[in-house]
Amino acid sequence: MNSSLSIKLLQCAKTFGSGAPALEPIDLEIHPGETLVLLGPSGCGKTTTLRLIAGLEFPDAGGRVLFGDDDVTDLPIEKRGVGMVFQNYALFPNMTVGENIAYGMKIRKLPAAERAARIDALLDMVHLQGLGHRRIDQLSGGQKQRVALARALAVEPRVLLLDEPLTALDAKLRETLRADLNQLLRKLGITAIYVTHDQGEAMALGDRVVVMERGKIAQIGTPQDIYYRPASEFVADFIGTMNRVSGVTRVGHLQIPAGIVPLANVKPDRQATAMFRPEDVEIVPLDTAGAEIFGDVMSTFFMGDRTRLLVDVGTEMPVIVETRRRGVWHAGEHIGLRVPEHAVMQLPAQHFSGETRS
Ligand SMILES: Nc1ncnc2c1ncn2[C@@H]1O[C@H](COP(=O)(O)OP(=O)(O)OP(=O)(O)O)[C@@H](O)[C@H]1O
Repeated sequence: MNSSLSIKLLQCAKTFGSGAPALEPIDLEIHPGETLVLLGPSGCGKTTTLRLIAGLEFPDAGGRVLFGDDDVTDLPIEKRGVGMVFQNYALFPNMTVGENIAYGMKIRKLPAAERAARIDALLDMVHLQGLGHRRIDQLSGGQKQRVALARALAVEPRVLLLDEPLTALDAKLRETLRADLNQLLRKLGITAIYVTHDQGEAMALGDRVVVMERGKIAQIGTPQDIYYRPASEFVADFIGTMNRVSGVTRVGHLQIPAGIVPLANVKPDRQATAMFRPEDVEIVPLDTAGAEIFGDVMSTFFMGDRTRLLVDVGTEMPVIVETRRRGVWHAGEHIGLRVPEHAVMQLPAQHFSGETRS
């Protein structure tokens, strides 16, 4: 595989027709060999960003796209050396698996022997050994996506672009393919950009994740950064489930109607909101000193590997608790909770609407 490439978008905006810009001017650097995931709700500009990198769209005047030191802003897709994988496979249905994979190599006039050798290696790589002669319509969805991946890699692209490649597959298959893809991307060390609206996929595959919101970058960071240190309410809400409880600050904690939540470095006697993840809330016996919040179970959902509880703690919204303990809890039961200090977040004040005042 080619040595890895860095990609830069400099002040890249995109406006379609006379409407509002689909993408505000963004700066984005993708490091050589990393998998960067573009994540966000429908219409936030993920695909547009990917298409700007591919050369399927061109930025508004002033925007520039760099591949390494090369300015590729005006180059069309076929001159950029990119491989693409789409949600709907985009395979040639009347050709065999092998012919599909060979297509780009044929256009590049690679000798037949080399093509055949490379097809075999690629089929191995995507775990489709021996299926080179199958017709596309004789394949499952997962197998089709493996062919699409092999076809994209066949021409040894400098960068791999993937647009929701797993979205059309059922949950189980998606997980298998996600694991294989993860392994493959690490092994190849190719620079890859991956678009998805699925946060689980983003977390699992991305070295870094870009969360997008209405044509802008809301946050860039490692999956851990995004999950544990969301930069805004939007990011906190989009990734996973977040509890919010409001109350009055005391030294070292937040006083809420049914107890306290640890909150370091706050000035006392102010209204504030603390946030924490459901899986960080501990259920503790009522009769020990450990309980810091007291609440009434409103409902429980057994989810197999964990149980989710909605607990009324006297705040506007119930607290959501997720536990892997094997207990059984009942609606109406009075329970004790505790949130460890390290799990409690406060958003940076400038991003925070409403609750925090100084
Ligand atoms: N060719 C086009 N002409 C006009 N508007 C477009 C075009 N392509 C995208 N848009 C608009 O630009 C905005 C961003 O679209 P984009 O496809 O990048 O979003 P997305 O985040 O990939 O969404 P999705 O997950 O639904 O694919 C949307 O409002 C969309 O309607």
